[in-house]
Amino acid sequence: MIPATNQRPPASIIFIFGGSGDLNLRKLTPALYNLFIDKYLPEHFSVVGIGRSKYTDESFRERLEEGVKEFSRRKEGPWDEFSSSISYLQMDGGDEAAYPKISDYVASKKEEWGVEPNVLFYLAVAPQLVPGIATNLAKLPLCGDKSHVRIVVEKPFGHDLKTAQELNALLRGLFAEEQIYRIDHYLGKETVQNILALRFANSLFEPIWNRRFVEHIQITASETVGLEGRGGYYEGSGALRDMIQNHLLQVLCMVATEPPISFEANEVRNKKVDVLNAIRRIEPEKVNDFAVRGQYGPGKIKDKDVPGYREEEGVDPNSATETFAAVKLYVDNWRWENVPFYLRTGKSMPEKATVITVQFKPAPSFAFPGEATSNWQANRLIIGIQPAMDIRLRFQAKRPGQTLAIDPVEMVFSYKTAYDGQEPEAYETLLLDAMTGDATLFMRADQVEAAWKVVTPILDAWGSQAPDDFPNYTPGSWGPQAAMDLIEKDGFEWMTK
Ligand SMILES: NC(=O)C1=CN([C@@H]2O[C@H](COP(=O)(O)OP(=O)(O)OC[C@H]3O[C@@H](n4cnc5c(N)ncnc54)[C@H](OP(=O)(O)O)[C@@H]3O)[C@@H](O)[C@H]2O)C=CC1
Ligand SMILES: O=C1O[C@H](COP(=O)(O)O)[C@@H](O)[C@H](O)[C@H]1O
Repeated sequence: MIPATNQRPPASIIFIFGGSGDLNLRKLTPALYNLFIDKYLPEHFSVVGIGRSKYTDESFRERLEEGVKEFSRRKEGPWDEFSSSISYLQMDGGDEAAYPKISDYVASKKEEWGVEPNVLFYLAVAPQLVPGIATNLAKLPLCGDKSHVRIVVEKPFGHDLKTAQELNALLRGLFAEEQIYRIDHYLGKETVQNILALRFANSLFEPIWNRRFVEHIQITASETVGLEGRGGYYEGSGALRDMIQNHLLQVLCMVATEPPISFEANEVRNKKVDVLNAIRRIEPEKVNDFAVRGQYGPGKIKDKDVPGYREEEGVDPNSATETFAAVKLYVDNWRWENVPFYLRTGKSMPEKATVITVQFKPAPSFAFPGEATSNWQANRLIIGIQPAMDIRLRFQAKRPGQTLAIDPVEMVFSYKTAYDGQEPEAYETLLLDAMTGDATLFMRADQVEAAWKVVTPILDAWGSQAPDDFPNYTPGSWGPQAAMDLIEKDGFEWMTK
């Protein structure tokens, strides 16, 4: 988390494996650029993009400048000054013999700067390249320096529990746990971090944040986009792995965690892993009662033709990969016993919205008529994660007039009106944390594995039984009917508002 004072990390070198790739273009370089503008980067810093493609330092910077112009939250600014610290190293991550170039570079910077720099290796490459690159890096003597060298590993972290365990075992054999930064970009979002502030910096909500007052909780992450050219990756993943196993379970942890006694990384992560471990295991024969999958067919969103998932590039024409998933979970602990948590995510949906809804129980109906105290649109805290960044408290009020009528009304906190609308992007926060050595917002090995355990029964059931109704939702809809049934049979309905 960005420190309260504008404290800069120490001298740093960031090696980005996958420097020529999409993630660096869209997210990492724009994030570093904004950190530079906001004066969060240290006096001595250097960014080295690594890849097999041929670039000179100059042509690499030009390519990244195009990315900044297209994707950065700030397009104008001191690009030349910033980019003079960027260079390119052409090498194959599988070529062990090339790695001394990295050590030589670090040694040269140490000499030039006169200080021992922190070194961050950011692995923005396909997951199958991670073991080889990590193994080659670990052979460099400099990587034994736990206090200065860290490695950032992108998602997906494993394909299932077994492969995640294998990757953890490999990485932990090569690096100390405190050197490994497993990224989940949702944890870097301002609005996600703010969940802890909302809950624990106020005395208002915490007393009612439990099974006695909360009826149920929903977490929706809907996207209007389809695959955006990522068919090759997504086809082997699906919505459950792509969004629920990581991002939405992490958000659930933020909503459900017990108060940490400090914001020290391991304390926060201990509390969050407790939540994951408390999630009730879904029995294999009951998966259909707790989980729904969907896949979009062809259709239109806002008059624009949308090809069906199976028509996208890199997708099997008979694909069983889900582009929508909804699950119902219970957190079996003292605070949350029998409070259902409904999570859903999907591509090609009507709106881009990541929203948490905490629905409180209705008021008893002694004084007002039952319909006024029912929960229709009230007793609700709505936490907008994106694109609306706001918190809305919905409650009942008396409509002015001589008749007794009750309406749901809202109190709103909006980032846009309360602040300057210049919130940092998730990758800004996460890169700065990794440079500073603050792992609070990164996943520890046990968290990743605990999250895989939650989804394993669903993955097993879906993997062993091909869906017979795919495609089962049209673009621009809220997913298959079964997703509505999942929640409506409990007497509730999905909400994003
Ligand atoms: N793109 C995004 O928005 C997001 C991506 N991610 C994750 O980030 C990672 C990278 O994704 P993305 O940038 O989209 O992928 P790309 O396919 O765009 O980039 C892959 C990068 O890997 C490099 N590369 C491939 N093989 C080698 C090799 N043998 N040695 C060195 N470099 C190599 C490529 O460079 P070259 O061909 O020059 O060698 C290229 O720079 C993935 O794990 C993805 O899941 C996560 C969240 C969002
Ligand atoms: O990790 C991923 O997240 C994006 C959605 O991220 P957001 O910050 O825009 O909500 C998703 O599109 C992608 O499929 C997934 O891999």
